[in-house]
Amino acid sequence: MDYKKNYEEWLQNPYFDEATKKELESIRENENEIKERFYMDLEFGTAGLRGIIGAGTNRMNVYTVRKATQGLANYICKQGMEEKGVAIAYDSRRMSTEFAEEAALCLAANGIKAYIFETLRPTPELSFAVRELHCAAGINITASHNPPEYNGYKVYWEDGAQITPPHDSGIMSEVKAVTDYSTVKTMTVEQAKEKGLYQVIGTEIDDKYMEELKKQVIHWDSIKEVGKELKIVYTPLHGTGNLPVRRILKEIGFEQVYVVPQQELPDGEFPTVSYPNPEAEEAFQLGLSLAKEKDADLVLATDPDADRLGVYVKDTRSGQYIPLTGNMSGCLLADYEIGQRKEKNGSVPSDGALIKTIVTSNMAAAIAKYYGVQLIEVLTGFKFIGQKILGFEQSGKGEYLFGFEESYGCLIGTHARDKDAIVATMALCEAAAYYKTKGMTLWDAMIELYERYGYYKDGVKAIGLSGIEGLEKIQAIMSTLRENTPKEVAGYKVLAARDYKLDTIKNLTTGEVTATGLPNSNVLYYELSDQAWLCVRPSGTEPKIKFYFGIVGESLEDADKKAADFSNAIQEMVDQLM
Ligand SMILES: O=P([O-])(O)O[C@H]1O[C@H](COP(=O)(O)O)[C@@H](O)[C@H](O)[C@H]1O
Ligand SMILES: [Mg+2]
Repeated sequence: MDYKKNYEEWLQNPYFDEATKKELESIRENENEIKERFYMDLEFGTAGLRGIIGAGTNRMNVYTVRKATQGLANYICKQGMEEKGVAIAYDSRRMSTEFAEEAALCLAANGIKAYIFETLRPTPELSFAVRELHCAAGINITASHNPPEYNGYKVYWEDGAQITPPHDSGIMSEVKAVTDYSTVKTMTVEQAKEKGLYQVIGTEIDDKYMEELKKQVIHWDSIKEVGKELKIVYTPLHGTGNLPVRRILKEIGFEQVYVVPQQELPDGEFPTVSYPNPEAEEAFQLGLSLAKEKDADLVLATDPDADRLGVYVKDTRSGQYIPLTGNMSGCLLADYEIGQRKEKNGSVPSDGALIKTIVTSNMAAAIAKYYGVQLIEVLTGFKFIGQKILGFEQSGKGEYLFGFEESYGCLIGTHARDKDAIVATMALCEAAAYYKTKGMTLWDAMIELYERYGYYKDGVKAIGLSGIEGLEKIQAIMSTLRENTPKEVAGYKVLAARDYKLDTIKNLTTGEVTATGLPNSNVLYYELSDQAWLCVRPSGTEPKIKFYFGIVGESLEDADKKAADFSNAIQEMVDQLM
């Protein structure tokens, strides 16, 4: 794209407003900034559009939001689904309400009814609402846990999952086809309301969503027994989790829930953290100090759109709070959900499935084997787990038991088709109550998992590389690795190298090449000796390259050491590649 030409076009075209033009005038002398903003259109990644807020084609602003919505509207109309409407939610970020309103008005102007939440709601509730309201699609204005300068646009299809093939490419090409911003349709709220194409969704969906969550409780008895005693510290990190998390915990019987006061209210500036991500240690600082004050059993944090849940658990022996990675909490919940359902019903469905992404812990495979259920692996992105649930429904074969990702995302039940931190909070507190009745903490339960399944330790190192330069660097690293398969990684022998882009798995001992069985994606994966592995891929939501790895130790200490050594080796590898 000719970035200079685009820049001038935005300045000259009467369609763009004065504030936009003023912002663009202010960067006239900054060639690089003009390039960053106009060298491309914002593109769909792992979870829809995500970008920095500002004027430009490669930025999140009312124009790019309208363009995306016009493309979506065109696609819906071509599918003949315009009668079904679209559900819209938004989080606490800068511009979230404005973008949601713009999306609603664009849909309405295209004759598609917009159901828009009255105030902010979590991602999983939007996913639930799409199916509940029988919509054609859904939109959530959120950039999840990204820093405050970002916003984003998650798109859902009628099954309540984020878009996957064929709808994703179909929608993307419709969005691309909107080349003239001024052809995008819109109308006023009054006009839209008058035509019956703008409906505000209130608490009725909240109530139904809460009822669905409660159906997932297995051990009401345990909550009844110890729910009053369990002390839970919770932070919504200034996002959408506050009300639904408090409500579900209260309604099922947990009475001692302490919300971190400084982080309770929605605030798109996220003033107490630089990065509102439960994966970051910083996100737990205030929660941990409140936990010490209250002597809490658990410290929980949800990300701003409340689809990720981070956890610290108290180890009563050492008195320390121990962080659980997304892999650990995911395995704890997978084992609890499948194990306790089996206990309760006497068996698990023979076609039951535990689903994880390729970068998620292999402990999941051991859990699936133990319970005699199938393990399904998908590419990164919870949308691919959602896609499997739809597949089970359509084929009548297979039953969803549990799905999770390493990045703190899981789903219990099928009420939503995206990761759900509200139901995860509920289930984790329930599991804590259950283990408490057995005289155990969640950490004790985790130790039991290690003893039963093996000492799996997994980690991820994400290297931030922003802007055009960063993107080029990321591509160069991927090419270098693609062209030079390492023989050894972190002292482990490379047994096989998978290239998901080329759809190949090469056995390095025999030279045999087989297919991956998954759609093409820019991902490299090394199967290593001693059950270790390394996977490298560019993030599809942030300007980062991610190195995921896993090892299996002989004991917890051994696993910790092996994981630390592996992490150091990755750092050396990164230093060499840079
Ligand atoms: O950001 P969220 O919470 O919406 O989460 C999104 O991004 C995560 C990281 O993706 P990537 O590694 O490509 O950045 C994905 O695992 C997740 O499925 C997706 O919904
Ligand atoms: Mg999120």
